[in-house]
Amino acid sequence: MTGAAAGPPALELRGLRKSFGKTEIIRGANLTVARGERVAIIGPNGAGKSMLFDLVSGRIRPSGGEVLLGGRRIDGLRPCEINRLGLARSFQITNIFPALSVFENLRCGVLWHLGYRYAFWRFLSRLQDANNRTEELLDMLRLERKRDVPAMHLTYAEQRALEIGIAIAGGAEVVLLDEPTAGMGHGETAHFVGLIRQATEGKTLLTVEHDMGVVFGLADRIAVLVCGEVIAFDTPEAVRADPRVQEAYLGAGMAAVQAGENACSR
Ligand SMILES: Nc1ncnc2c1ncn2[C@@H]1O[C@H](COP(=O)(O)OP(=O)(O)OP(=O)(O)O)[C@@H](O)[C@H]1O
Repeated sequence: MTGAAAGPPALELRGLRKSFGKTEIIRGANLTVARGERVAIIGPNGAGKSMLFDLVSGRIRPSGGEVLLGGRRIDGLRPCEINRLGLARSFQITNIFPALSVFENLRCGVLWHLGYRYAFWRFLSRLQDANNRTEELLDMLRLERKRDVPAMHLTYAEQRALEIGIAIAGGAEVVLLDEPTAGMGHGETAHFVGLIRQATEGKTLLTVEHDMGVVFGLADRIAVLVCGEVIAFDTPEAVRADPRVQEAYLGAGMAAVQAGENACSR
């Protein structure tokens, strides 16, 4: 990670809120992520981690507060607008076209982001650029040998790699990955963490993750979300030692979750 890079932070949440009726899910979340930083968001079940990604990526509109991407307000924009401004989110498999080859899937991602959907003459003249970028992605994702295989015939881990490739195909600077290693075996997970590191080199990465091995292997800093608030944001070592975090996981909150109660209702 680059540390204190010049310019505005890659991503900033300022007092972000989301309510459904009287139920407040995100309760004034603050977070400042530096350029090139890798951040893992952890927290008990139901803390609002996925909701936070929904708010940042524009899938759900915030009820209050601000989201800034590279210093620019993006809250209230549509997901495709946010995407064009440089934020990509991977949606566990759903972006993949099963019958298309790995190469074609990635090239769709590249072309979409290059904006060649409607300008056919421009499309033809720049197709070679897109092909070159797609070959680079195949290499980076270690999927060269699966180049012409329909996506539906990939293993689960390969599909997840392809999904990340589609997300980063347009060269987004900020990448959100929601539980990237969910459903993988131990060996696959270790391999996949290396792949994520390589594929997102130089980018700003936010992951929601339950696997603490992945969190500690990947993150420069960890944000701990409890009941819609960021209660700690620090290095893995500092977070591990933070009594508030231990309480959130092991204390009354977690006990309530395990008992099937909503630990966040007030
Ligand atoms: N559309 C919605 N309307 C109302 N409540 C919602 C909606 N979506 C999610 N919630 C609630 O918001 C809370 C946070 O959900 P979210 O999925 O973000 O938690 P999470 O931290 O990602 O949990 P997990 O670790 O279990 O995936 C939950 O109590 C959930 O029931």
